[in-house]
Amino acid sequence: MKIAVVGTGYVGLVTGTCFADTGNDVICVDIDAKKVERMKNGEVPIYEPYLDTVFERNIRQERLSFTTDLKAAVADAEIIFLALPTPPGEDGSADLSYVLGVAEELGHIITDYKVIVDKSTVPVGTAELVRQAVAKNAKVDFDIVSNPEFLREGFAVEDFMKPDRVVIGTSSDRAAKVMEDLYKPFVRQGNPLIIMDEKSAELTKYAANAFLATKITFMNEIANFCELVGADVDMVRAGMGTDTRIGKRFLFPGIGYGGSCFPKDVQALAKSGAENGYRFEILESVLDVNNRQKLSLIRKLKEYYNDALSGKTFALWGLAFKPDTDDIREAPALYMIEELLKAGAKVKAFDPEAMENVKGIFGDKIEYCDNLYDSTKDADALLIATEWSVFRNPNFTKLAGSLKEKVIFDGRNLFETKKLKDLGFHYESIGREKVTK
Ligand SMILES: NC(=O)c1ccc[n+]([C@@H]2O[C@H](COP(=O)([O-])OP(=O)(O)OC[C@H]3O[C@@H](n4cnc5c(N)ncnc54)[C@H](O)[C@@H]3O)[C@@H](O)[C@H]2O)c1
Ligand SMILES: O=c1ccn([C@@H]2O[C@H](COP(=O)(O)OP(=O)(O)O[C@H]3O[C@H](CO)[C@@H](O)[C@H](O)[C@H]3O)[C@@H](O)[C@H]2O)c(=O)[nH]1
Repeated sequence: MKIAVVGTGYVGLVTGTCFADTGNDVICVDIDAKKVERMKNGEVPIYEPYLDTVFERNIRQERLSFTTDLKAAVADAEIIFLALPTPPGEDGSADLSYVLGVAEELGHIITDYKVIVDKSTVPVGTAELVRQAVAKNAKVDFDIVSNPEFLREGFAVEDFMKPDRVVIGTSSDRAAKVMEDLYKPFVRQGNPLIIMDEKSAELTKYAANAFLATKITFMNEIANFCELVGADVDMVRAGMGTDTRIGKRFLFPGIGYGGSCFPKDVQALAKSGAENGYRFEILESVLDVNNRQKLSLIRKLKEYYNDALSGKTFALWGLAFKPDTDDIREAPALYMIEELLKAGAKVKAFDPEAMENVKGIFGDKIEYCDNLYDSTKDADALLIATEWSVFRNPNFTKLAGSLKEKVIFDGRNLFETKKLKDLGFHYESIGREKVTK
């Protein structure tokens, strides 16, 4: 099949590359000329495990190409994917200007039947708005499909290649057949391709993300309560997660969920509810609790130092919102840095992939270190914000030797409390015993 993908971010680039890898001819379009130039030169512009191998293979075999020219890209395409940003507007609702802007352009330039697929996360009713935007100028037939994407950053290629399910929202049998053919190689392991109406497909995406964000937030509250009553959240998690109705995944407490999806999608669903006369009280609480949780480690730090953070230096391990990505959108670490700087502290940061992106925000207000122990050298304490594998088994002797004092505040529960007690550290984590020296 011939496919055009508009928008080559985390979703568009992975979508285009993976469709090329199942034999389709894919052309990816982006308005960012520099990014397109880099991709034409064989460079993957984001960090996503395994993407480079699949990307390189499909460029070499001439199934994957890049352009800034939307008209040329869609000319031969049977299917056009929209993988455009839907960032939060000022009031928290999803900003549809990118999606509707391109839809309007498509109306002007399509010259034969196209299946136009919305892969961006959009509120209920957007498929109809996209249909109207294309129809304004289109002189040919087209169908609109809502095909929300469920990939996680850090596992994007794996999630795309082996999805738990594929959701297709369309009222057109013709478009449904095209989408079924396209996705056949991806659902061959028996995972379902579920066809439904456009609105249900759009809401499925928000419902899934809001549910997962709620699950995490619930565990963060249980963790906070564990700290008050002396229970251990890791034990509670293990005890709960073995109930198959609850499940083991997404029960890890921490310093709040971040990323480009959960924060904006929970907000957008709450807003969409309000616009339709429904108050999502549960989501309002999730938003409040998560905002507080992002600074839980800083509150512990302030308590330990009696609010006197001014003039202190803190090492910070992890800047990305989660491991295995360079994405820092809504990363808890950014909120922590802001608080530390506000309190007059210095920050020495290390992250395996995300430091360049953070430089774009904080510039030289913080120090960027080449490795784990450069960041802890002469720091008063270590803070951990992301669970990169490389942080899990550090050389504790080296760590103790480089820090001014053996103090760790861990937002991701990376270490066993008993081990840190035996090593003589002051160690605070989330929902577990506070280890004091
Ligand atoms: N990031 C994820 O893990 C993820 C997962 C599932 C769904 N989603 C959803 O997918 C959508 C895209 O997210 P993303 O993270 O890939 O975004 P992104 O910001 O990484 O990428 C968007 C791309 O679109 C390009 N673009 C903007 N306007 C354009 C235009 N007019 N023409 C062509 N290209 C244009 C940008 O230059 C950028 O390269 C969002 O709705 C998001 O909520 C994201
Ligand atoms: O048990 C957990 C699991 C996750 N998180 C946090 O939750 C956030 C999101 O993590 P994750 O879901 O792994 O990453 P994303 O790449 O943001 O993926 C989510 O958002 C995407 C965009 O919509 C969806 O496609 C995915 O299905 C959905 O998992 C991160 O800050 C994690 O640290 C926790 O705190 N505890």
